[in-house]
Amino acid sequence: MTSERPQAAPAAGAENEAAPSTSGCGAVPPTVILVIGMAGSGKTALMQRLNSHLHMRKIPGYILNLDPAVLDVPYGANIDIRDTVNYKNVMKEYNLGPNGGILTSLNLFATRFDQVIRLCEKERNPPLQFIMADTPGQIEIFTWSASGSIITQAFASSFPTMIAYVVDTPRCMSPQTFMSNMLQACSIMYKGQLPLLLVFNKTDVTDHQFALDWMKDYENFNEALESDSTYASTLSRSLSLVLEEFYCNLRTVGVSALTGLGMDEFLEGVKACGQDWHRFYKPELDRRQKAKADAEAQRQADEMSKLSLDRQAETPRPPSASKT
Ligand SMILES: Nc1nc2c(ncn2[C@@H]2O[C@H](COP(=O)(O)OP(=O)(O)OP(=O)(O)O)[C@@H](O)[C@H]2O)c(=O)[nH]1
Repeated sequence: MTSERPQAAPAAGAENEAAPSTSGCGAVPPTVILVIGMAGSGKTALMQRLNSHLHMRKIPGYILNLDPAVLDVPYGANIDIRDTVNYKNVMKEYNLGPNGGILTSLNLFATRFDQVIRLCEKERNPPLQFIMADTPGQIEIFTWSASGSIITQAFASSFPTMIAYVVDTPRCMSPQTFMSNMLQACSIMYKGQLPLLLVFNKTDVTDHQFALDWMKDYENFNEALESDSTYASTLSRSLSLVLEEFYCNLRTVGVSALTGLGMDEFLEGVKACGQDWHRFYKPELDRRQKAKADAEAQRQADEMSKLSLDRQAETPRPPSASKT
């Protein structure tokens, strides 16, 4: 049984007290933020910062930890996968390594995700505005697994849902690392079929303007690659052209999970992605669900007509007039 913890309280050092969370009625559904990013990009730190930022602004939020292997969750998660599945026991029981353990734990949790959705849908006063989910650092375990898809689709069919793809900005100063991150973000957006906000984190160390310039102007990125004549660099140049279309429709924001810089802009970006979900993604989702329901209705009708033909074939015919 998936259990709920009390309303998340900000971790030590957070700015203000918690917003109340008693039962009530909410008309506007909360926006789900799936926080995804490479290991060490600052997902957990961002969740912690968001938690304290929402408490400071008295904005009701709800937090999920979907990383079964994390040792310490510095924010107060309302739902924690570790309360349902013990990752170390899963490793022992199924004789798995660390990644297999995380994947199997997530699979086990996904089978009960309807309970999580019901807890998120519970009416509260004031109503929730945001639901935030922290995902495993091994990015592909969430983005390319069946359980990751089940969880994403469960959210996306119940709430406006978006992906916050967290990037380690200082590490992206290397054009090759930048390109790897952009490809990852692009593939996640197309796989998830959801609006994506590119979150340049750690801007207290490095301002993300250089990355915006690279995205805006191909020549700029080309210049950064000039000193590199390897095959990977030639490939990065070509990919940069291919990604132009992706860049121009992409929402971006620069933040620092450490200092809290850019948090209001982050929430603005999340809201804009929520509107994109209503405008572009929800109609497509409805279309896919209708196509699935129509296909199922057609399958049942075909089965019924096959059954009735079989019955007709089996029904004994009245004896025909006796032959002479
Ligand atoms: N300077 C600076 N450091 C940060 C910021 N955000 C995170 N860090 C540091 O980056 C490191 C990784 O942060 P985490 O939040 O653990 O990153 P993560 O993506 O959750 O890592 P995994 O759980 O391994 O996937 C930690 O040492 C953080 O203190 C930031 O905005 N500025």
